[in-house]
Amino acid sequence: MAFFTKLKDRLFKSSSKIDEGLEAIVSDGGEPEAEAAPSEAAPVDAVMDQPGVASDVMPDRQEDSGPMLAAERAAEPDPQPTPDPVPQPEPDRPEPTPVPDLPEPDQTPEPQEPPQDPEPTPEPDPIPPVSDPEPVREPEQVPPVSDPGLAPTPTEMPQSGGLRQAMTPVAPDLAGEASDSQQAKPGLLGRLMGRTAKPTVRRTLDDDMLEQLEELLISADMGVDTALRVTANMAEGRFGKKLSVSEIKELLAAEVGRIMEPVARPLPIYAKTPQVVLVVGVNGSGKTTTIGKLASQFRAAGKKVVIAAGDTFRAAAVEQLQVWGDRAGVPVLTAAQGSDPASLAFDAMGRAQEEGADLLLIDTAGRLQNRGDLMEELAKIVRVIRKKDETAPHNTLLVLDATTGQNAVNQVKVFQEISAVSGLVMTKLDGTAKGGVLVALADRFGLPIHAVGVGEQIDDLSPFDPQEFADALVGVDA
Ligand SMILES: Nc1nc2c(ncn2[C@@H]2O[C@H](COP(=O)(O)OP(=O)(O)OP(=O)(O)O)[C@@H](O)[C@H]2O)c(=O)[nH]1
Repeated sequence: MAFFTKLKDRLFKSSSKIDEGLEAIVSDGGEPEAEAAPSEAAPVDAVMDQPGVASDVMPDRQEDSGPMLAAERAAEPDPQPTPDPVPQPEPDRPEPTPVPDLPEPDQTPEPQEPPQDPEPTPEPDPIPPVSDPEPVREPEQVPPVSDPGLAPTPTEMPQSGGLRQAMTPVAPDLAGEASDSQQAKPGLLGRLMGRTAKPTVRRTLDDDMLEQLEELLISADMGVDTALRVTANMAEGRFGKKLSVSEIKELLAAEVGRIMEPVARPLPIYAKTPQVVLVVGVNGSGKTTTIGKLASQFRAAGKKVVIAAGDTFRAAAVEQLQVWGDRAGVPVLTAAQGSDPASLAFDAMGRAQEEGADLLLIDTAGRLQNRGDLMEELAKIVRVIRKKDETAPHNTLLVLDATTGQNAVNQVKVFQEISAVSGLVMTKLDGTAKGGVLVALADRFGLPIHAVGVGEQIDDLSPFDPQEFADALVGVDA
């Protein structure tokens, strides 16, 4: 299954939250409008051109928000002063496979009236639920993602069953309708063939609606500042206009994609070897798993990798890393529990140099409870590896668990204080992950997101595709 199909599938809980929220917001105060076309969604641009809708009625709060914010963002200092990683050649990045034509909720025809309703009253149809040396070739970082176990089962496609259920009992009505020329309601066949106008619920974008949208995005973990910025940009030029759920989704996905686009950057690979990658993050965030996945992918791409199990504090962490090293076919250097991780890092650096390794991945402890100790430990690791290569570490990857929601924001702040974080890996973007926090992180820190973890298997790590992520988060059909 293509990665982002998987992500979309796994972000379902998160996106359905936004889906449901938008549906409720638009229903609350929205009105059904008959449309000539059977499809619900009008292009967003069309909304802008609706006659009789003033485009200059934005309240003060909306003025200049978009351009100004964009300029502010552009003026923000680069979070990674040195070295500027050389972007990887794009051709080596695997193209995300298009989402297959699964019956998406919004694409499935609406059920018709149940048969129990002998009175074909003219009610409207139900509202649809809606600085370094030259770069070297980038390795094949992502092996094909193929986990048949993750494929949606037919039971995950309730809309199909719903359609069948709706159509079967509707049949007896056919005779009734044909014989009743008094019916104001259009005939069944006409409705089935989509010739009849289907009401689309639209709501006028006003302060109340904006506030509800802000609250929805905050509840989806985007954080207050980002939620306000996103809704302000969405509303720019559209205040007072009527919007449907589909139109709002498109606007939201576009805005999220715009924020995420600059941070979607693969891990830079340098010509100078060994490239030292220091991996930091709180316990349980997924450091060990991510190191195993990275090692496996780099090795599969023909790179020679060495791992240093630098979390000497926990024996279990070392054992776990050895298991991942075995899976990836990569040597793991360990030291006795409680020994100095800097000493291990120094030895590992020596071995990586002697063996001509391309990459040295160094695991570290994540005990944030004692920030001073951790800061000193990380500083010492950096000091000693610089005795062998003064440009090391070349990357400091912060691994964040996306399920921690807004807590991830605090973790970035703390780790930026105690180490020179150069990029992020977001793990656990599956299950109950609240992907909205990625938007907050990108908006606030601008750190590159090098990869995302979407499962516990060795292949469940992929490059970050901003627009596909935005669509998956918001629930826009591919
Ligand atoms: N669902 C899911 N689980 C993940 C992902 N990445 C890691 N995990 C799980 O998260 C748990 C913690 O992962 P670890 O790799 O041990 O985290 P750590 O940061 O090394 O934690 P310590 O070893 O305690 O320092 C494990 O059960 C992993 O299987 C992911 O992308 N998705």
